[in-house]
Amino acid sequence: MASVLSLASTTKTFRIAVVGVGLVGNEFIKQLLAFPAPSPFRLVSLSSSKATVFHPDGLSVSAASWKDELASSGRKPDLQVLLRELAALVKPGQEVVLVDNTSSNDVAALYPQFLKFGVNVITPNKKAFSSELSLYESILAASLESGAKFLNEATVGAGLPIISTLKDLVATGDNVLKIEGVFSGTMSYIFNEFSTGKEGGPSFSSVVSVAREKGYTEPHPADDLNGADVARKLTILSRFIPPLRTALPNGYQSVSTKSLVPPQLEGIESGDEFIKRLPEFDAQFDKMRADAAKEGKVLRFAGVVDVQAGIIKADLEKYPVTHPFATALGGSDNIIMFHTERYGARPLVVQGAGAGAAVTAMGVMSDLLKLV
Ligand SMILES: NC(=O)C1=CN([C@@H]2O[C@H](COP(=O)(O)OP(=O)(O)OC[C@H]3O[C@@H](n4cnc5c(N)ncnc54)[C@H](OP(=O)(O)O)[C@@H]3O)[C@@H](O)[C@H]2O)C=CC1
Ligand SMILES: N[C@@H](CC=O)C(=O)O
Ligand code: NA
Repeated sequence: MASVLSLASTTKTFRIAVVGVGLVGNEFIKQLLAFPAPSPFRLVSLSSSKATVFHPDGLSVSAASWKDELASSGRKPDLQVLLRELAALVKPGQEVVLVDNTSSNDVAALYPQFLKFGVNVITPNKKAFSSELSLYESILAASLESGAKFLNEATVGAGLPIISTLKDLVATGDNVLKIEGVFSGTMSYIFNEFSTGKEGGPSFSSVVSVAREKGYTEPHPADDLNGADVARKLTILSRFIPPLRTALPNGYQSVSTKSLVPPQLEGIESGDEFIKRLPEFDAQFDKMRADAAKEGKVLRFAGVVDVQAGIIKADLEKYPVTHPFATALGGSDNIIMFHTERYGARPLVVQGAGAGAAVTAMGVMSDLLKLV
């Protein structure tokens, strides 16, 4: 394996702190610990929302033992303490990396601090890059000041090469005209199952429940159904496109977004309660499906960043049953089309699973390898 051979020749070590050990975090740790020897990686810290462990030289844990080690630690997580511990490890020949596998705003708000102290940040967490422009600008400035990097491939399309493709297009001088596609694994799964061009089919609430069981949804499924997850992804992409870098001062909240959350369910804090109440609204989704089917169409939740028209929006649309969004997608597939000057009439297309623990952790792990 070429990549492993070239890593074997690196003289640097990479000290890694993982914050968030849920679905993606758990899978990331598995992939990290399975990395072939001689591994340049040392896992120095693990944190859940309840406990943390840290050892500057690397934890003595295996794939089978890390959960017990964390559970029995007795030490409460503290992000400021972690910041100081990691900053102290930054030295020549030794890179330090924070891997944030949470969806926490609190962790995201500290990226500028970590970066300022030379700690690289790798994450699938969309919050920091899709909220207020001021936070994003602080991240850019801190990274520039210290040279520490932030890599966020898994924030859009999970492991699919969406951000790296966009960065390469922009860096090589292509003009991005429009990006459009299905950006949500959850929404893709829901509508691939729910709306097939026929009037009947499974209930909306039942397919949402399955999407959650499969690990596609955000910790709270309303964050997918209200369109915010797609709006966040469109914000992240827009900020990599020079003419749109500052176009969304309030981040995802500045994106025109269609919410599928029934008003009566807005503000329900528990994801379980939300899922329990969703069947009350199945009839209205049945009607939307039947209306589309009568026109020979399917429902798909799509996103668009139209650079020329200045339109950034996330909406539920109807597509003919012959459209690629109807015929080419299955499971949690994302499909993202880059229309650029160089690609002319035939867009550059990336397609594949856009959610799920294994493919998301792969996106995080591949960012780590890019850093190496
Ligand atoms: N699942 C997917 O397909 C994809 C997920 N992502 C992103 O990956 C991230 C993780 O998603 P996922 O693993 O599915 O979510 P989970 O809810 O399974 O895991 C998130 C974990 O973060 C922990 N956590 C929250 N706040 C803190 C904190 N301050 N310190 C330490 N741990 C904390 C939570 O702990 P506790 O449960 O104790 O609160 C939870 O275990 C999210 O940002 C999501 O948007 C991106 C692409 C795809
Ligand atoms: N909930 C998200 C997970 C990946 O970002 C999705 O469904 O796409
Ligand atoms: Na990606």
